[in-house]
Amino acid sequence: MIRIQNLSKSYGKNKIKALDGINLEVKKGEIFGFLGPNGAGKTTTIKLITGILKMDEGNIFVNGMSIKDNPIEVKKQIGFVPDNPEIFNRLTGIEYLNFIADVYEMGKEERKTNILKLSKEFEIEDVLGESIGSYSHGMKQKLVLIGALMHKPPLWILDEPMVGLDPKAAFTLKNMMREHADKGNTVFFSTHVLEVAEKICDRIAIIKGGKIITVGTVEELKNKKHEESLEKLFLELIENE
Ligand SMILES: Nc1ncnc2c1ncn2[C@@H]1O[C@H](COP(=O)(O)OP(=O)(O)OP(=O)(O)O)[C@@H](O)[C@H]1O
Repeated sequence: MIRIQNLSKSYGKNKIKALDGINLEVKKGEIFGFLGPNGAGKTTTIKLITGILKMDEGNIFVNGMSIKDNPIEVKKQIGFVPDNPEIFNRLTGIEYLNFIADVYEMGKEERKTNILKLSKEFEIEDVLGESIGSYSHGMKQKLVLIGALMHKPPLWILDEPMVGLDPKAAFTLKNMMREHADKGNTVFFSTHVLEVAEKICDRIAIIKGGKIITVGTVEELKNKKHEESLEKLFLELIENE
C-alpha cells in the first residue's frame, strides 16, 4: 500500500537532515505503528507521504502510484489526521465537515450518512452546529478524525491520533482502526504510547535520527533482543543503536 524508497529530507539553510534515506513497505490489511523519540522524523515522513512537504530525494508510492507523478490521485486514497487539530475556529463543526466533503466531491446522501454515523460513534453529533472555537481539544480531534475518514479512504495516516481523546473515544478509534485494516485497508500511525502500539499494531518501525533502526512484528522484535515488553525494547534500541 505504501512503498517508501531512499527518502531524504533536509530543513532550512543549514540543511539539517530530518530523514536520511529511509526505505519502508506497509502492506494492505495492516495496522502499522511508526515509533521514535522526539525529533526522530515521524511527522516529516507523514508530511511527505501526504504531499504536504516535498522530498529532496527518493520516492513514495501509494497503491502503486508515485506521489510525485500523481499527487491528486494519491491524496484521494488518504485520510490524514495531523498531530495538531487546529482548524478553522470560526466555522461550525458541520460547516467544516461540509467543506471537507465538497473538497472530496462527496454527494449529499453519502456525506449525510457518513457524518451521522461517525459523529454518533465519536459522540459529537449534538455539537456539530456550534463553532469550532468553542470546542475542547478532544472535540476538535474527533472532528478532524471525522473529516479525514468520512470519504472512506483506503489508507489512514494518523499522526499521534490518541492525543486528547478520552478513553472511550480512544477505544472507539482503536476498534475502527482494526476493522479498517481487517477489511484489507491500511492504517499507518505514529505514537509515543507504546502500550497502544504493542496491543494493536501488526508491525512497527522505529525511527531515530532520520533513519529506520528496526522493522517487524512486536513479537519478532522482542524475541530478537530478548526483551519482555515493547517499552524495554524501545528504550534499549534508542540508547544503543
Ligand atoms: N520546519 C522545520 N524547520 C527546521 N527543522 C525542522 C522543521 N520541522 C522539523 N524539523 C526538524 O526535523 C527533525 C525531525 O522532526 P519531526 O517533526 O519529523 O520529528 P518527530 O519524530 O515527528 O518528533 P515528535 O515526536 O517530537 O513530534 C527534527 O530535528 C526537527 O527539529
